[in-house]
Amino acid sequence: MDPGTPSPRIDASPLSLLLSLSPTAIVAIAFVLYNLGLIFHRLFLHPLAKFPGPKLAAVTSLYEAYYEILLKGQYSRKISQLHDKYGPIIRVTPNEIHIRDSRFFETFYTKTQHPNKDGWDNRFGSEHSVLTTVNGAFHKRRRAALNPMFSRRSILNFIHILERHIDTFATRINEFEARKEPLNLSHAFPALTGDIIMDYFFGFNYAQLKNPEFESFHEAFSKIGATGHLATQFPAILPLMNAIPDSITEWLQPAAKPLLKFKRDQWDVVGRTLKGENVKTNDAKKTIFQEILTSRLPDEDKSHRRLADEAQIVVGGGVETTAFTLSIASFHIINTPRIYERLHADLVAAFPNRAAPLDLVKLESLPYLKACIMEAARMSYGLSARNPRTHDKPFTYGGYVIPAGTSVGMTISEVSHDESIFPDSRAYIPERWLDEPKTRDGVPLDKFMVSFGRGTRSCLGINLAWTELYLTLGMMFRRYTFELFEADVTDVEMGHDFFIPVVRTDSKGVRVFVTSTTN
Ligand code: HEM
Repeated sequence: MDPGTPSPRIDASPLSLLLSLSPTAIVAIAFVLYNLGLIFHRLFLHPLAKFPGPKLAAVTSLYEAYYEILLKGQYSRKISQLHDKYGPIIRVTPNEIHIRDSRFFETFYTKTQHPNKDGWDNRFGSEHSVLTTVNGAFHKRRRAALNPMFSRRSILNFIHILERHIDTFATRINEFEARKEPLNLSHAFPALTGDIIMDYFFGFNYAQLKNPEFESFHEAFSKIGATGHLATQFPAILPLMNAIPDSITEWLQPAAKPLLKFKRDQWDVVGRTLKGENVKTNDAKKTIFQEILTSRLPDEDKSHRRLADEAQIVVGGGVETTAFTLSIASFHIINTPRIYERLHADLVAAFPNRAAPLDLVKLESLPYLKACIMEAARMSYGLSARNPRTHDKPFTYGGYVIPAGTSVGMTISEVSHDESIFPDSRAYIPERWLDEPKTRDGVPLDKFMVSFGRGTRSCLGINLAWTELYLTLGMMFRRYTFELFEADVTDVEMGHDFFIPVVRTDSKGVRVFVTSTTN
């Protein structure tokens, strides 16, 4: 080059550099910068930045996704370990706090406030049911409409139908005894609770208890429970799945069949009822469905969509929870001769005639039966998921001010396994509930029986659940002896948190041989 010629000027300004890049490279750089900014914000500037917990959980919800989706419902277990490490209050996702403190449970799930509940709408793909309603005020009015139907009096009006189902169950037990075949209780219980809840909600049932294999919603609930974790991370997934024709979903996941049939049926039943048709075939005075329709709820809360969602979630809530509690109680009572003998002796004393109908009030007066149920309920948790609330004002816990609008959760199983309250908490010990027991520091033990939740959103079905538990266990342990067949404790312990606790996926269920008692 001629030394006199000035060298070409290289314009190295950032803008010109950027303009020289391909569009793909620009998008990639923008993506990286955005995420670096997000990470920086979540770690240092976010209102939850100062809360303890693993940095990865603070930075991305993929941390949660790893435990929930890839490891199949293991985040609640991991959260417990994180509490061991970081203390009672931790940040478990970028925007969520978790507290482990049994003594704070009742204060947190208060009876006087109606906080929002974020997240379950995405998990279930619906915010229309009472369980998944986000807004606290909407929830209050929807729950008020259902309340009368779940009262003790309503359950007593319905008890003759319940007793008929228990009789059908006894007939099925006799069949298995006559054939000397093992009866699968883990299959029979959801069929029983499924028939009951269908009668209670709609006024008819699918006779699942009479089905030779106890075909019920159980398999579907256990197999597709994991979908909720996917939907939590990717909320678009459920609307997408709903758009797929049922025939394809059934081909991909045959276990979903009964649930899809139920969804179609109840959509149809809701539609027919809205048109004024009578779908009720049983002799119940009223169904939950009629209760909602005649309530003072605004019309938008009586839409086809909302009612269908309500039905689906109430049925979901009523089937697996009670059935799992029944499985836990049955397994441990059968597996522990001391418990069986004591319970059976109490039942014989109360009902000397083996074939006589079992009176609910008398069953309720038996302290040991009640203790057996309390212990099973404690170990069944109702829900294994963390249960979030969002307050519109800041509140203080353990020296931390939790900003308004933060989703904060606690988990029932953490209370059930608090060793300072329930020593040897993995063991089934009904005796711990006898004689008005207290904790070491003098608090009544039943304050810590939180399996039905607490506060304004606690279980609506508690009266129905207790009645089912009394009648079913009373009948079984008054009239029969059982022998476990190839079952062990892992058939009734949570293997996966799929919102509800689900046992290890290769469990064959609690199977038993049955013999009628002679006394
Ligand atoms: C052993 C049996 C049961 C257990 C342990 C149980 C547990 C629970 C728990 C922990 C909640 C609280 C959710 C929250 O705090 O957000 C709940 C809510 C609910 N449960 Fe149950 N449940 C049982 C049986 C039933 C039955 C038989 C029904 C009946 C149909 C039912 C219907 C409901 C409904 C509708 C809700 C939502 C209440 C609301 O959001 O206001 N449950 N249940």
